[in-house]
Amino acid sequence: MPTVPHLPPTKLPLRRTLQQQRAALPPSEQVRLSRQAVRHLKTQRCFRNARHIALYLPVRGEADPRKLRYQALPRQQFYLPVLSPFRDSRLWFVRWDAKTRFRLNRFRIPEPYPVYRHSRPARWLDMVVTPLVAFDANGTRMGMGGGFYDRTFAFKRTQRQPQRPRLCGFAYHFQKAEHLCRQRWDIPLDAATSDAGFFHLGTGIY
Ligand SMILES: Nc1nc2c(c(=O)[nH]1)N(C=O)[C@@H](CNc1ccc(C(=O)N[C@@H](CCC(=O)O)C(=O)O)cc1)CN2
Ligand SMILES: Nc1ncnc2c1ncn2[C@@H]1O[C@H](COP(=O)(O)OP(=O)(O)OP(=O)(O)O)[C@@H](O)[C@H]1O
Repeated sequence: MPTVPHLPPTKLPLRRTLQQQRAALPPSEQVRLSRQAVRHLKTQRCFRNARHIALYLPVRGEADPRKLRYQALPRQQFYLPVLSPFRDSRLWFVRWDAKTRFRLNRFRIPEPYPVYRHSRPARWLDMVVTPLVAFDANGTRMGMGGGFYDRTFAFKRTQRQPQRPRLCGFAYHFQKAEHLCRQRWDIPLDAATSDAGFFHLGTGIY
């Protein structure tokens, strides 16, 4: 499928178009393309070296990173985002293992019960595999429009290299845009994985 050729004048049409395109993918294509993206990411050194890794549970046709957990290395631990109960549009990250119990959040996305002793501060994760609607080669990320990932990882702005956690977008390759306008609150991705491969973005050192 072709990449997005031009950025429309505002973010909204591009967000809606790509969300619709994503949701319209036949389930067999979602599975096939997601499996390819998983294959590209799991062989990367930055992924194999990561111990504490956040994934997400896909909704409405999002690329599916769940197989990364089922094919994990023995020392790797996985986490899922949970909307902060303080309604401050930030994410908490809660351990995801065989015992995790789920509930639906206000966006109807399943999330683990926020058990405090199973949660890990965002800055102590090694890698965060992020959902996205569009991304570009500079690492600019467009999400669902809640600003959750940008607020949660705003601390990365003041870090020196090497940065932790690595933010790695996970998507279908048709979600790669030519150029997205970066807004002042946007926290760039360090990398992205799609069915077409793994891409180092920005200036991250791997
Ligand atoms: N699978 C998944 N989990 C995720 C995210 C995500 O993008 N995908 N998030 C990424 O941040 C967070 C949740 N953020 C979200 C923000 C907006 C909408 C959403 O559906 N927005 C509606 C309109 C919102 C409304 O109902 O008022 C829309 O886009 O139509 C969903 C999730 C945490 N978990
Ligand atoms: N660090 C921040 N502090 C305050 N407001 C922020 C911050 N980051 C983002 N926002 C606000 O969040 C809103 C949504 O931002 P944006 O459209 O970039 O979200 P998104 O990255 O697409 O969403 P998500 O991360 O939830 O998938 C913007 O109106 C922005 O003002």
